[in-house]
Order: sequence, then C-alpha cells, then structure tokens
Amino acid sequence: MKAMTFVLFGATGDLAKRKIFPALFNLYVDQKLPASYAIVGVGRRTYTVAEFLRSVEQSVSDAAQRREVDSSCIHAFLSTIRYVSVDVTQKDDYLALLGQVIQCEQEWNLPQNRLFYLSVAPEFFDVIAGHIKASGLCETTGWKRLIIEKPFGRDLQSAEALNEKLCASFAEEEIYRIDHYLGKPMVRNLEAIEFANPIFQAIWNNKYIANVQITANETVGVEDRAGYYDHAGALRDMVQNHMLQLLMMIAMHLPNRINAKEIRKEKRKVMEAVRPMETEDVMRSVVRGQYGAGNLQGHSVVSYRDEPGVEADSMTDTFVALRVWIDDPLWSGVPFYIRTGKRIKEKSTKIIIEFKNPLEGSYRNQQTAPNLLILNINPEEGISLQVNQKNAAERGKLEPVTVDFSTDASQAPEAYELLLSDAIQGDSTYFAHWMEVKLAWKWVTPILEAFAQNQVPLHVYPAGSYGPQESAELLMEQGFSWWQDEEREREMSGVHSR
Ligand SMILES: NC(=O)C1=CN([C@@H]2O[C@H](COP(=O)(O)OP(=O)(O)OC[C@H]3O[C@@H](n4cnc5c(N)ncnc54)[C@H](OP(=O)(O)O)[C@@H]3O)[C@@H](O)[C@H]2O)C=CC1
Ligand SMILES: O=C1O[C@H](COP(=O)(O)O)[C@@H](O)[C@H](O)[C@H]1O
Repeated sequence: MKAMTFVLFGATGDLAKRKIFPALFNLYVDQKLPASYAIVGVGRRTYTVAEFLRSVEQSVSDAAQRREVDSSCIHAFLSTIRYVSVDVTQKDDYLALLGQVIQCEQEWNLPQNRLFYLSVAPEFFDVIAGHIKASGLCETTGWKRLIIEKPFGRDLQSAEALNEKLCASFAEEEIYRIDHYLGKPMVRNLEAIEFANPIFQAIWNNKYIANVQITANETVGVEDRAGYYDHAGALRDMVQNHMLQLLMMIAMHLPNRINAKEIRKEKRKVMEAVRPMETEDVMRSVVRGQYGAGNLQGHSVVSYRDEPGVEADSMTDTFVALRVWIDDPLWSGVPFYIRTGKRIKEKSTKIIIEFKNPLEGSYRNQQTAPNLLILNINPEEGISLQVNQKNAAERGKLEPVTVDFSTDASQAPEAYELLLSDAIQGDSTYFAHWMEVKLAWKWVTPILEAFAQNQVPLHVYPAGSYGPQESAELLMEQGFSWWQDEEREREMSGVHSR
C-alpha cells in the first residue's frame, strides 16, 4: 500500500463523525492503512487542531472500546491528523490547504499521493473539484483520487453536468463514487456466490430461474431528513442507486476475469439490457406508495405527511415496487421484482431467487415447494437454500426446509471500512462507474416523469405493513408472490409449510 495524504472535506460533519473516522480508526487498528500517511481534516468552522482532535477522539471512542485498544493507540492515530479551516467556495482558502498538505508530505516524507474525500453537501462536489485543480492540489508527482458521496445528481441532466465538471479535474479511473450498498459484505459476496460456485453458475439463467425478488425494506421513516427526502423520494434515494446496483450485481454475466474493469463492464451490460419503460409500462409495472399512520413494533407512528418538515400534501414516494425485464438471452422471460420502502414491518435487505419447479404436481399427490436461494444482506448476513424433504414424523409428508449459512454480521467490517480500504489501494470494483450511474438515471427518467405528472397512483399503506397491496399484485400477475412476506405470515400463524 502506497504512503499517501488523505484529505477529508466535511471532516466536522455527521458522516465523518459517525462513519468515516471510525472506519479510518478501525483500519488503523487492523494495520490496513499505509505504513506512513497523513489525514488532513477540512471544515468550515475555525477549530484549532486540538479542538478538532477532541471531536475525532469522541467519534472513535466507541470503536476503541469495542476493539479494546488503549489510549496510546488512539493517540497514535490522532497524531497523524491535522485540521484546516476552509470555506470551500473561496478559492484563496485552498492555498492554506495546499500548504498544509505539502507540510504533511514533508514532515512524514510522503510521496505526493493524494486522496480527496468529498463528504459535503452535493452542491459543493463540482465546486471543490474545480478548486482542487485550480489551486494546484491536483498537480502531484504521485497519484490523485477523488471519493465522492451520494447523491450523484438528482436526474440525468444534473448527473451529466456534475460528471462533466468532475472530469475537468479528475479522470474517470480516479473518481470513486460511493454507493454504500457496494460496501456491504454480502453484496460483495454476490459475485463469489455466482461465479465461484459451478453449481450455481450452471443454473444462473432463464432455464432454471423463475423470478428474482430484490427487497430493501426499512422500519425507519423519514427521520430528520425531510428537507432532502421530500424532494427526492424512494425512487431517487434508493432505486436509482442501491437497488439498481443490486440488480446489476445479481444479473451480470460471468466476467472474462474477476477484476474491476471486467466486472464493471458486465454490470454496465445489464443496465444496457434492462428494458426501457414507456409511460404505459410505468403504469403497469411500477407501484408508488407513501406511508400512512400505523403501528410499528409496538409503537404508534405518524403518517409521512405528518412528519416534521414534510409538506401536508406531499406526493413523495416512500415506497416503490417495480417489475423489471432484462432483454438478453440469459434473462429473457425472467421478471426481476424490486421493492423498497420506509416504515415497513421489519428491516430487511435480501435477494430471493425462485427456481422453476418442473416437478410440481409430479410427486404422487403431494405438492413440492420451489427451491429458493435466499441471499440475506441486512440485518442478517448469509445464504439459505430452500429444499423439499420428507417429514418422518408426519408420515413422510413433503415439506420445505431451509439449509442456512449465516455469518456473524457484528464481526464483519463496516461498509465504509471496506470502501475506504479499496480506494486507498486503488481498487474501484465496488464503486459506481459513471456509465452505471448514467444508465441508471436514464432508465428511471420515465418513472420520475410519470411520478411528477401524477400518472401513477400514490397508494397510502399503513406504517408497519409490507407496503401497498398493489405491490403483491404486481407479482400475482405472473403467478408469484413476495416470498419473504409469505414466510413471515406463516411464522406468525405457526404454520411452517405451504
Ligand atoms: N450523514 C449521513 O448519514 C450520510 C451522508 N451522506 C452524504 O455525505 C455528505 C455529507 O453529509 P453530512 O456529513 O451528513 O453533512 P453535514 O451537514 O453534517 O456536514 C457538512 C460538512 O460540510 C462542511 N461545510 C459546509 N459548508 C461548507 C463550506 N462552505 N466550506 C467548508 N466546509 C463546509 C461542514 O463544515 P462545518 O461543520 O465546519 O460547517 C461539515 O463538515 C453529503 O453528500 C451526504 O449526502 C451519505 C450517506 C449518509
Ligand atoms: O442511502 C440510503 O440508505 C439508507 C438505507 O441504508 P441501509 O444500509 O440501512 O439499508 C436509507 O435509509 C436512506 O434513506 C438512503 O439515503
């Protein structure tokens, strides 16, 4: 790993405190940072270095406790950090930043490898990239990289404009667009499940797969983010980025080689093959919902429109379900169902692959359940396979059982740790390439337009439910159902087989 200087814009912000500094600290403890490096925190407020380090110390204290490290370890980590107050809109302020970076490079004898992380509001992304270039921060004798937070634009046009501006300062291969779903260990694992297991690889196609169900349900509501969310909605907030990334990961074909270039090439091909939607398709294949008041895990919760900061007549989608077709020989005829919602009965991110069931009805007078491959992403992490077996206690009645493998999620590194470690090493496999982002925006555009013009009904669903009933109907049209909901209902009613 090459020695470097890590410049963190937004170092006094929420994300830096909650995720970035704890992740850097964990990497430090695990000796996954370069042998020599410096971190330069950039914020607007005029902190002294000591004040800034106190705030960093606070933000890594939980991680330090969990890792059972002593204060000397924390102080050693803090000793690598400096702070500069910069108004990112003021070009002259960047000279002080450049001075600090050069000073760090001299003090620690670091090559001019510079990693810039923009953890600031999106309206500053292009401004900062431009000033980094104009100030000379970009002129290095080593490498330079730019990590950029979400959201990457709010539609195709703004994303293109942002990308153009970033590309004036950084080349595509130097830009690392964060999608934190690509930092989740089980999402990274999808590629291995598909491509490192010949038995799955052999049946990963429309001959054997009946449908694929991708779910990211949350129990939380809009929280204190109405200012952003009420102008975004679930389609922009979750589908354009995270859900389509999951789709690309699960549907990509076997790459020629397992490396960043080939994997991203295959992901891009998936987005190119996703069937575009006309307005009529949107009306047939997309369900839009918004949570009403309800009861969630024993607590009454207010409707979305009654949340602080939300417009009383807001039409913002807090739930979206979609039926997606991929027009390529591998997936022709296989519906991919995607859904995501807030204030849903339980937190659950998973992908369920339902296999075709040619034996249905052929097993004497008994029904066989389809085989399911369940990829649990969050909060549980692991794989389950549903198979049929005879229950000896029930006179050999056939019933589905699951073979489970789960990992201890509490021991797995956090998404930001994995993403930061990758960017430091120059591995862009799990960052969104511009073409993926662009194609995803392009694909959601007709849906965004149909929502804006109210061409799709907004179904109100009770908080604590599985979303609007219409989302179940989307699957029923092909004779399917959301397996996860069925499973939960069965568990609750004490019935364990179909
Ligand atoms: N917070 C989260 O959970 C998540 C955040 N993100 C993304 O991360 C990014 C940062 O979010 P978050 O940390 O929540 O934002 P915050 O509002 O908490 O922090 C913003 C940061 O930007 C700095 N800043 C604001 N204006 C200026 C300026 N003119 N000059 C210099 N610095 C400035 C602030 O400095 P100061 O405090 O000194 O004013 C602060 O460090 C955003 O793109 C967001 O979309 C993505 C996923 C989750
Ligand atoms: O990016 C976002 O993701 C979170 C959900 O992330 P998860 O890791 O908890 O599944 C979502 O709550 C938020 O609205 C969105 O901006």
